[in-house]
Amino acid sequence: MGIEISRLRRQFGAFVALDDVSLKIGDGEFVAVLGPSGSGKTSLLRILAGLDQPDAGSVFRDDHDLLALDARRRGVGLVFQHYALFPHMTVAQNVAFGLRVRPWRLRPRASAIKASVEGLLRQVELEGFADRYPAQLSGGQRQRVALARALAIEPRLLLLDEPFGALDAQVRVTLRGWLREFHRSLGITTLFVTHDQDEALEMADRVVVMNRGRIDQVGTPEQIYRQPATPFASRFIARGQTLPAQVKGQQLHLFGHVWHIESFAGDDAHEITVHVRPEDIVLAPLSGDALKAQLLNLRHVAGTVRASLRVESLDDPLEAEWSERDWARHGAPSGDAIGVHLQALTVFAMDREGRVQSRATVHPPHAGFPIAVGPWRRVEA
Ligand SMILES: Nc1ncnc2c1ncn2[C@@H]1O[C@H](COP(=O)(O)OP(=O)(O)OP(=O)(O)O)[C@@H](O)[C@H]1O
Repeated sequence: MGIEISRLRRQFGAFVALDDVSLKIGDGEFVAVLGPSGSGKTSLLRILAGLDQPDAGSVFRDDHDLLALDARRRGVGLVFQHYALFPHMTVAQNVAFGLRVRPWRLRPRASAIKASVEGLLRQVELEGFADRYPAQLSGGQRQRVALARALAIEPRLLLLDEPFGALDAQVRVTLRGWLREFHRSLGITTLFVTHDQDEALEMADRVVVMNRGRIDQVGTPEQIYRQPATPFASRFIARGQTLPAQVKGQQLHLFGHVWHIESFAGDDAHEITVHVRPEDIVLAPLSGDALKAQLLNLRHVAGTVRASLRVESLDDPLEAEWSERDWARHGAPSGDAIGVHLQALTVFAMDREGRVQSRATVHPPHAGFPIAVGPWRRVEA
């Protein structure tokens, strides 16, 4: 049971905003839809909310056709980044709105509406704010009122479109934890749209990665981070960076060395892409087996050290990330040459249409780079 989205397509003129999108959402699940601007996230939400209709495809909830229902009868609560509160209404009036506009037969009594609003304001921790107007609230408080307003109709599905998008970084982080706890206690099926990787990975049970109207990958935050299914997912989620590698048969050519890769189906590939993540570029003594890099730009950010590295034969610098502890142990002043090892690489083989045919995450058999030519241990495919 839950929501089953099948083969949704939405086109605006010649532009395809949603292309064959299929997704199952379990009851009570918290799913984040993550993708860059224009990837189709809002288009998907609008269709689920009943604000738009797809050109093709279906959405079923517990075997009922959701698309056949009028927006007001879908039991959907909406919170948008710019879904402003009614400025001329108090907080209590805003929260009560969804109940007050119900047809009279379905409308609760005034006393029940009052009790419900009080309960909701308690839940979103805004007791005592009932008589204020939106202009008298902070951005974070306004979004909590918007959430209370969405919850007032007791939705079966909560759709949140960048709800914290307009808030400053610190408030965002606080509200993330708060919303997660809130979801845990209420268990409402929730779809949360964001273009912020941290937000999606930190909050969601599962993450849907969208790219140009298509779903590239669906998985737990850990799965998507560890095993990105496409070069896009790797770049967007795991900050994967392209290395100038080539694969011929079972041999991978990288930085002037030739490596053997086992069981990688890249023979017929139109294109091979090899990625490395910043944290897989580890510091090493500047000796024979390390890759030599020039330190261009060093930043200390919240307990981590980030650096741009100039590596011979690469046009763009590589971004690396270490802990302060590792940096203190191995560090060198900016401008110096340092040694690094590449601990893990993800190799993608693509066909002519850009579809991934084969993927492997490979680790050199020991930390050293480059190592003696030999088989790399393939840990997953
Ligand atoms: N009514 C419309 N008419 C024409 N094009 C549209 C319409 N609505 C959306 N689009 C286009 O469809 C694409 C997807 O838009 P959508 O709003 O779903 O993206 P998004 O992933 O939510 O982006 P953002 O993070 O910027 O909100 C965009 O290129 C957008 O310009």
